[in-house]
Amino acid sequence: MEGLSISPTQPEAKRVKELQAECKKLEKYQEEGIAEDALAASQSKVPAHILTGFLGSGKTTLLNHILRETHGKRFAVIENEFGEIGIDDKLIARREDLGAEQIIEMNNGCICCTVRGDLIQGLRSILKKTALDGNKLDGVIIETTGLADPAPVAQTFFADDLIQARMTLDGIITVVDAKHCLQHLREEKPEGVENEAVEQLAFADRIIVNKTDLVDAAELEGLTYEVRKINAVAPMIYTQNSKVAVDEIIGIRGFSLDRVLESDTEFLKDDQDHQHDQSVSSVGIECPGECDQEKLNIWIATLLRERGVDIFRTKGVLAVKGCNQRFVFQGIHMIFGGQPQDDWPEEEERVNRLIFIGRNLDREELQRGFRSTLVTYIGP
Ligand SMILES: Nc1nc2c(ncn2[C@@H]2O[C@H](COP(=O)(O)OP(=O)(O)OP(=O)(O)O)[C@@H](O)[C@H]2O)c(=O)[nH]1
Repeated sequence: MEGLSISPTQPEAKRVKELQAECKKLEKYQEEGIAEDALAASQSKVPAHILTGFLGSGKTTLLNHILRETHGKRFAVIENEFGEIGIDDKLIARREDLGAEQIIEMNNGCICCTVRGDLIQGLRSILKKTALDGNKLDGVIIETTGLADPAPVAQTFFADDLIQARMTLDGIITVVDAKHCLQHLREEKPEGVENEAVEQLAFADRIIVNKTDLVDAAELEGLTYEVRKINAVAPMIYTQNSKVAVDEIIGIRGFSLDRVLESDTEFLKDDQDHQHDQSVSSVGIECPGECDQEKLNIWIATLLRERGVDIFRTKGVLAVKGCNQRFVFQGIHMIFGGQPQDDWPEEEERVNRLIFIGRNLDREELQRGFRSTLVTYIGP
């Protein structure tokens, strides 16, 4: 009788290695506080959706649209805002009014670079919380800043063991402001600095051309032509107020690592040098008191008429005299408007929060100008 071989066959050895690796992973997750049975219950990967697009293009509008249209689904949201003061958390639909399950705000930098570690921690904590509370999460939506390069954000899903094991990047959805997109695509950037608007389009799995109400057919055609030069494959959807059928952007399995690697062989390298355009900065104003609506209108209209080329984005939540609601102000270059939103909570002090993002911003001038609209100025 032939002697029995005790060495495993090649496929067996491979399987043993896989099982060992899986055991190691489980041990690691256990160390991190994730119970094994809870992990087993959440075997299917959580889809992640990256919403990107230049400042003011309509990302938050899209996020709110998704949250409202998919009422009943459980989404966690990671919100990353550029600027000294966060405003968007006040503008996102909260759970009680059909909104998100968990909202994590990251306002100390851009998740594509300075707070990328926070993004990883944020995703990990969402996974842990979901595994521990035993409820299925339908997805994670990440809204990037308008100045983000989406590539490093996407790379996060391949750079961390736990995230890679438990999440899948469903797609990068890029929102385009039909009125202002071309001017940002054409901007000359300093040496070594990427044009974010171009990158956001290049990496898109879906392109939402929003604000079609602000342009005519010829402008739209010209824009489509330019967009197609940067990204020839992603389906383009034309919208107003980011109203898109949600199944065209969620659950699309649009992200293909192979396709990205074909055009960007460095994509998975962790040491990629990423630089923001340092000439673009933000000025935040935060001060108590109430504004006079007429003075506010005159000041902002004059400011944006004269400086709106350089002031890319303005947004604020303001306390207007005689108005019990928070007054939400939005500006994109020279187009601006405002309206009362929800009531100021009684226990909350009425503090005006306003943010400007753009080039050559004069902090003193902006602060002085805003203070001149206050009925009574309380503060420094
Ligand atoms: N005219 C017009 N305005 C729109 C449309 N979609 C959104 N807006 C407005 O544009 C402004 C900016 O929209 P947001 O959704 O906040 O844009 P965003 O991309 O999240 O902005 P940032 O986070 O600052 O980059 C808001 O006042 C919206 O109401 C549209 O289709 N047409």
